[in-house]
Amino acid sequence: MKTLKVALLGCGNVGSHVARILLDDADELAARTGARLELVGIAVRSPDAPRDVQLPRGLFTTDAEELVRGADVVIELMGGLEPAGTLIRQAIAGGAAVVSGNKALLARQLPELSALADTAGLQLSYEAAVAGAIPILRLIRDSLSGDRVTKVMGIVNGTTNYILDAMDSTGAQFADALAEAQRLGYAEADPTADIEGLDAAAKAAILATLSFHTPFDLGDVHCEGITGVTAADVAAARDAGMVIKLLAIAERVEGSGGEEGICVRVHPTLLSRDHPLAAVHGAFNAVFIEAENAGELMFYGQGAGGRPTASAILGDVVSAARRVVVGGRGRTETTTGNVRAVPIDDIQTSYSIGLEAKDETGVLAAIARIFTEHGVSIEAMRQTTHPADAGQTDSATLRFITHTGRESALAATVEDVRRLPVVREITSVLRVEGN
Ligand SMILES: NC(=O)c1ccc[n+]([C@@H]2O[C@H](COP(=O)([O-])OP(=O)(O)OC[C@H]3O[C@@H](n4cnc5c(N)ncnc54)[C@H](O)[C@@H]3O)[C@@H](O)[C@H]2O)c1
Ligand SMILES: N[C@@H](CCO)C(=O)O
Ligand code: NA
Repeated sequence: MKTLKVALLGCGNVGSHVARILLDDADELAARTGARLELVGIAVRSPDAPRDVQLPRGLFTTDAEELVRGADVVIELMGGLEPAGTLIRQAIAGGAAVVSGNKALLARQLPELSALADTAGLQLSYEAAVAGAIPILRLIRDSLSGDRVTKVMGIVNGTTNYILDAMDSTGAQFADALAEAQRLGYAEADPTADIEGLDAAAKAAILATLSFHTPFDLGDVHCEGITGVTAADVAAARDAGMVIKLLAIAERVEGSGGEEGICVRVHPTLLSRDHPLAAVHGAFNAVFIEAENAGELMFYGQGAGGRPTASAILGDVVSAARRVVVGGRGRTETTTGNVRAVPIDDIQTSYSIGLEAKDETGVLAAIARIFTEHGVSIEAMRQTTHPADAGQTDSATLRFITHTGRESALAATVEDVRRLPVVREITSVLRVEGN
């Protein structure tokens, strides 16, 4: 049986499990691949660093470039833009198939790296980069290649779902829930990428690129994270029978000139507790897809963590290695759709607006007038009145849910309501999906 040389770059949360599986399941992987997958080395910063997974010391090296030379398959699990990007280019130049989970890099350089791999006839695979263990990219690229996707909507960041779920179910504090997500290996090396929505935005760009056959990068994604979501927002959502989730959404929309485009966005979103995505707890991910002929599809599974992510990596490794065994070119990406990215201002959505106002005659009328001026229709309104604090008149907490309207009109409504002298503070503005 043929032997293929596999080089692993990085041995952290994911890489350590990939190495363990390559070593422990070598015979089974060989049977499935038709070749033995020999782990020839693991590039790390510190070979002697303590690791949860015990691996032979002799496999470790600090010379990643040397390791890449001569490899048949290179698995990049270092993360970050550099040296990961350069090493992937060197791997392709050296004739290796590449498997990576590095969404931060791919969301910026996917078209260029795909073109390099295509030109060389090599496979570049990155199933682990989006929704961890869920085989979502394979599904979009292969199973839906004869259909037309109209919308993709999902929970694609485990860390933020873990935090929002803990705040909702146990009343946990944001910082404590984040620390636990880091301890469990869900968070990025710098968790800012998770909580500011950038990790989900990178995944949204990759999902949009494959779903709409057009290159989208991070700069095309409207991105809001969860750092502004307060315990009060979570409690108010709960009172209203709703839940807050960080959603990544890419959909076909009509642009301001009437032409079709794609809006890609990530933001905290209010969902009814009856919505299937509301039942996605902990670090789990789920992705909804709407396609013209298939209709609605939904996929659920572990989106983060070393072992689940390693499963997606190994799937890509076996698939790439099989192609090396049977021969033939790597898969070519189709990026021929050529639809443009449209700004979030052009989407149709609905808002939930929370505010504190004076509790006096005419307040509601003044607010309703502004909604009318912008052509925004109110679907529901709820008022809670608080007794006067020392030195303050009575105040009222108001929460409006609008009917669907154009984002630009909804945002302008919020700004004009904010300027009303009777409005003390806009406490939250959240988009609502699926109502
Ligand atoms: N952890 C997850 O749940 C998860 C899920 C999907 C995708 N990913 C992606 O997989 C990749 C790895 O994630 P992780 O959680 O295992 O990260 P990690 O920080 O735990 O591990 C990174 C490893 O790379 C090594 N490394 C980094 N820079 C290096 C350099 N310059 N030279 C040599 N070694 C270097 C580190 O020593 C470490 O062993 C990232 O791109 C991440 O976004 C992670
Ligand atoms: N930090 C990412 C890892 C999986 O890509 C998350 O929390 O989802
Ligand atoms: Na995946």
